[in-house]
Amino acid sequence: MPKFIVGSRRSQLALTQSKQFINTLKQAHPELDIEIKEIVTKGDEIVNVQLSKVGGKGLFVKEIEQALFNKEIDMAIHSLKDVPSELPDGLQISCIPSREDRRDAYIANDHLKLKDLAPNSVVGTSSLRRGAQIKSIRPDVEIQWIRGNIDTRLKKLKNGQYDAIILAAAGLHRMGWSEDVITEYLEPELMIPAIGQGALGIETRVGSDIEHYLKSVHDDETARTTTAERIFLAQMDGSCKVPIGGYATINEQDEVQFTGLIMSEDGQEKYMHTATHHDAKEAGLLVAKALYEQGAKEIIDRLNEEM
Ligand SMILES: NCc1[nH]cc(CCC(=O)O)c1CC(=O)O
Repeated sequence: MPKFIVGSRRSQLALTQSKQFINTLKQAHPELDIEIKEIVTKGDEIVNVQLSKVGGKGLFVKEIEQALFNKEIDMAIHSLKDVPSELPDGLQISCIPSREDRRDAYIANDHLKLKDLAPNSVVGTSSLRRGAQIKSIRPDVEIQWIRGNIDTRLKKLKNGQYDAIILAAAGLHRMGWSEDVITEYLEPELMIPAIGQGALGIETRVGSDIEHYLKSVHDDETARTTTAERIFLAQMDGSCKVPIGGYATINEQDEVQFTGLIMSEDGQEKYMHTATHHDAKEAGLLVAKALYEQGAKEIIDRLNEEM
């Protein structure tokens, strides 16, 4: 029996999505023997500081990539949005399975809609992207950072530390939370999701035997849309200090339609552009170019200097 070891972060969400992915892979290849090895990353250890202030790329992946290099594991299952746009030599994303819901989910006490929140209400998020977009929709509410796993965040909401929080719908769905916990799904017209949100990325050593088995669970549409999103991220920044989002879909002509967004932290300045191209990379590059021409680089430089 071919045997492979999978590396996963130890968080509930990471382990749950790793197990779900392995089940899918085993449906296609029942002959596989797969074991999970839990790996603690720097991002898991730092729980009391705002991640955007820690800086550095790949806080949730570095230790896992080291385990790939050391051959302690054969593949790593990541949330694609935690994976830096550029990978170290010798490693690659060899499979992108089909994407879960990529929208952000807004959850409020008493199910108060975003437009109905009282002024000065406290919205919890540790994402600069979510914070900036909320401030541009509701400049009168306060953003406070929040950390912890999904259950912890929901508990902090329930006990009144926050009036509302925002989480990735994908995480809630994967963890089996019912729809009724969500007050509103924030459509991309209102809130551009994170690059790669809702998608997984399976990272392997280049040339690994596992690649052959991963082909059956690869999803071309998700691969194309996340390619546009990640090229855009690579062009613009990727430092985690800039509110950045991106949203690609495949249109009826089988082209990639991509919208990229850069904002100032206070939500006052906004650079957004949409481009369409049959080649996913081109779609991402076109938007990056347009945002540079609009002047988005100024925000990026300013935010990177500040910290
Ligand atoms: N930043 C942490 C992270 N990485 C992936 C997800 C959710 C699942 C996904 O986007 O695939 C989350 C939690 C969240 O943003 O609420």
